[in-house]
Formats: sequence, C-alpha cells, structure tokens
Amino acid sequence: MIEVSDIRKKYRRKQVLGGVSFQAQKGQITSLIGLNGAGKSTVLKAIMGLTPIDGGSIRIGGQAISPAAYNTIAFIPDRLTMPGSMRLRDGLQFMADFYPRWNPARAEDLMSFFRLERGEKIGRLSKGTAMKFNLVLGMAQDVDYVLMDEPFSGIDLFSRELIAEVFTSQLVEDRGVLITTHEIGDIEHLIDHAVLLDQGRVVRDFDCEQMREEHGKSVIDVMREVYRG
Ligand SMILES: Nc1ncnc2c1ncn2[C@@H]1O[C@H](COP(=O)(O)OP(=O)(O)OP(=O)(O)O)[C@@H](O)[C@H]1O
Repeated sequence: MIEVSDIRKKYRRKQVLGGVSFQAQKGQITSLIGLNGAGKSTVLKAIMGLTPIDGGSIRIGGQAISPAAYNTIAFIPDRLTMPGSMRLRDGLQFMADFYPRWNPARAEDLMSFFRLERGEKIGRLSKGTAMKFNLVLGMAQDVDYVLMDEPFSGIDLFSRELIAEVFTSQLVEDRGVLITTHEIGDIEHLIDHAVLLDQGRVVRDFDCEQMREEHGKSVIDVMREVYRG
C-alpha cells in the first residue's frame, strides 16, 4: 500500500498541499482527480521524492520512503523524458541497462499491444504515440506500484481507448496503479478508488463500486457535486 499522511507543501508563500492523506492499495486502480492546479502532480512528485515536502509522511509497502522502497515503484511522467535523437530500440536498451527491474518480455508484449515500431525516432513520435512508449517504459518494470501523471492528456480518442484497454489487460497484473487525471471519462469504468483533490486538500475519498451501489452515483456525479457545488 502507498500511504500518504497529512503531507503539506508550499511553493514560496503559496500553500499547494494543505495536509493531504489517502491510500492506494496494491491490486487496485486509484485515481487522484482534480481540476488544473489542484495539486495532483505535486502529490506524485512528493511520493517519488522529486520535490521536498514541508510536513507529513509517505510510506510504501509499510516502509518510509528510501532507495529500496523506490525499487518497488515506477513513475510515468506526463511526457517522455528521453532524448529525441534516440530510437525506440535505444530507449528499450537504456532501460534494460539501467533499470534492474526491467522485464524485456513484458516490454515486448507492450510494444506489440501498442503497435510501436522500434526503428522510430523518439523526437518524431506524435503526442499519443510518445505517451504509449512512455507507458511501455513504466509498465515493463517489475514493480508493485505504477504512478502515472495524466496519461490521457491531449491524446486522440482511439489512442485513449487503447491506453485504457491496457488497464484491463493482464499487463497490469495485480499491481497498484495511481493515476492523476482531470479527464475521468476514459477511465471511469476502470478505477476502483477515487480521491478528489481541490486546492491542495482531499475533498472526497471513496470506493467507486460502493458509491454506485449505495448511492447510485458515478465518479462524474460526485465530481459535479464537488466542483460545481
Ligand atoms: N515549481 C513550482 N513553483 C511554483 N509553483 C508551482 C510549482 N509547481 C506547481 N506549482 C503550483 O502548485 C499548484 C499545484 O500544481 P500541480 O501541478 O500539482 O497541479 P495539478 O493538479 O497537477 O494541475 P494540472 O492538472 O494543471 O497538471 C499550482 O497552483 C501550481 O501553479
């Protein structure tokens, strides 16, 4: 489980996280939802140790964050960070050389699933294709948790559908997935748990099936209540 407890963060004088707490379980897809600027990316960066926090704690699999704990997580940022001059095959080789948890067989499966060409240059990929390759780089690691920052942003309908399909495939296995998004439509049917953020605070945190069964509400219904008042 990833346990985020009362984390706080200021950028200069601006409080961007005002005591955020939630949990993301292994074997579940948790979505961190919020409008632009709500603090979603900051939470992911805090979990990954990419930005310091001013208070609170983060535990992964019961341990405080440490280099060992990071071996159990893959982070998929909102854009590809590899140099544009590299070809996809070089990117895969880079991962094999530097990431001890890289699983080449799973990488092959994902490359076929997304119909990606190894000879293509990273710099020439369309936005959607770049995101698919980005997903390959994250999901082909043998880790317990995968964190994804806005994997659907700015991507055409059919690419979004294909990316959503990967979540229902065996490629996710029993990992814990934490996805940030402000466009819930594509993944509403896939997510198990929703955490709604507003101005750096958790305003709702619920099990999606339970919400449907007990209150007859979809995630979008709850979002309307929260964000439109
Ligand atoms: N490096 C930074 N320096 C100063 N302020 C920042 C920095 N990064 C983020 N912020 C501010 O922190 C707040 C939260 O930003 P964050 O990127 O976490 O939001 P988000 O929910 O991911 O938004 P979006 O959906 O637009 O990506 C915003 O007001 C943003 O302007």
